[in-house]
Amino acid sequence: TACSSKYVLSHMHPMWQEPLAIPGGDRQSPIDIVVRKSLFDPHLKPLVPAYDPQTCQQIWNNGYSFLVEYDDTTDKSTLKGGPLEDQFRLCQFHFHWGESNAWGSEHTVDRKLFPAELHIVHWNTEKYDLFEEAVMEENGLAVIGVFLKIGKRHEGLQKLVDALPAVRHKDSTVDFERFDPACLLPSNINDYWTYHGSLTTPPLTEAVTWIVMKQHIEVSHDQLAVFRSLLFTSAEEEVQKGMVNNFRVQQPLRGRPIRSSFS
Ligand SMILES: Cc1cc(=S)c(O)co1
Ligand SMILES: [Zn+2]
Repeated sequence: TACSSKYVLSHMHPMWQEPLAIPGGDRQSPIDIVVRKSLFDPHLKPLVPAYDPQTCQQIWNNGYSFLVEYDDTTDKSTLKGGPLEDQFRLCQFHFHWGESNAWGSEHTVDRKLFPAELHIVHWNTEKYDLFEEAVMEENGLAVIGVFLKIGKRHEGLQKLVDALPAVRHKDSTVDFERFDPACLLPSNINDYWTYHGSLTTPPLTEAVTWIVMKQHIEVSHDQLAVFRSLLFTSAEEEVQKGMVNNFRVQQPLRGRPIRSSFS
């Protein structure tokens, strides 16, 4: 699918070297969300995710994370509302996680780290024709971030966990159907923080309206352990490297406002 276009994600490799300077560079992600500095915005609307599970296509290990990819050639799975002016189309979701439960998330809340973070990626189909275009433009992408905590087993996630051994190595894909990303959203999606930032992986373009959920979801220790059984390396490489700590270091806020949808 367009959103998994190899050019955007293909040159990523584990622990990629951070470029020295990013063009602009004052709207980078991830960041620490300082709650008392966020500003309640009463004009923020409820978020309206409308996903059709039939658009689910495959899982791809791209050597940095695993992406669950959706057919984004129609408007069957969309996101609108919240801070968004336009309608966005679902293209993929993926996670970032640590080697231990003590860290792994990209964003933090008052410096609190979570063991993992879900990113659901959408692109602006009112302004752009292709994901590749949107990823280079200021209001091109909308990413929902959801923190994961270790607790009870997440029944909806298990279908995905069971498919992961099939994509153990970099560049492997496996068909994956009828998965509704809405099952990974917390029960309350009306409470979120939103700010303008970037992709947290190359090309690190400052194209993202971030929507970070206040409420986390719970997954079991064993479910997260399967994430850690994936590999950064392809089957051909002699030295296999475990896919862990695939998060970016935090970036300066540079005076950006962080709005909250709740007071
Ligand atoms: C498009 C995209 C967004 C994020 S946040 C990521 O990690 C990879 O690709
Ligand atoms: Zn991400």
